[in-house]
Amino acid sequence: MDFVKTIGLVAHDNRKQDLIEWVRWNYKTLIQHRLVCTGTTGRLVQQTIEELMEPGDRQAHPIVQLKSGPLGGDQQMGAMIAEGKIDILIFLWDPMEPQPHDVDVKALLRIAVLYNIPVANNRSTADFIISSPLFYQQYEPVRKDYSVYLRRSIPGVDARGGIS
Ligand SMILES: O=C(CO)COP(=O)(O)O
Repeated sequence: MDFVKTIGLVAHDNRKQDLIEWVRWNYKTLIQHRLVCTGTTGRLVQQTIEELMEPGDRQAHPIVQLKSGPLGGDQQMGAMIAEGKIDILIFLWDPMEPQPHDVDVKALLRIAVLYNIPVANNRSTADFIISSPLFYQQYEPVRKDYSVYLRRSIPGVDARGGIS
């Protein structure tokens, strides 16, 4: 990942206040990076940044707003991670309430681990990530080699990939 990071921001309704406070606290840093958010989170993050903008501040990149989480936004975020388009994920999910799209939440968390991107699920981890020296330099997460998995034998499929 480059000096300018692409940061995914997502929060469930009971955690949106937490995320917005974190954005307020870190807004001078965040406006220098690319932000990709699920729908409602993105709208609130955009409003917060607009409120805080002072003369001379410049938002380097427009915020990308995906669909709302339950309407496919978590899946869009996961797809972007799989495509290498998200460097860091801040996802404040609600540990106290089930969500209608719990399977999508689980899929997003899984794909973030699979691609070994830094993930924060609470504010203190988000604080650690944004204050890490690694945040301010180029960094390439080590990706596991899945070639053995891709070459696995499948019943009914021959070694050259033909269906027998
Ligand atoms: O549901 C979410 C994450 O699972 C967040 O979606 P919104 O940002 O659209 O509220």
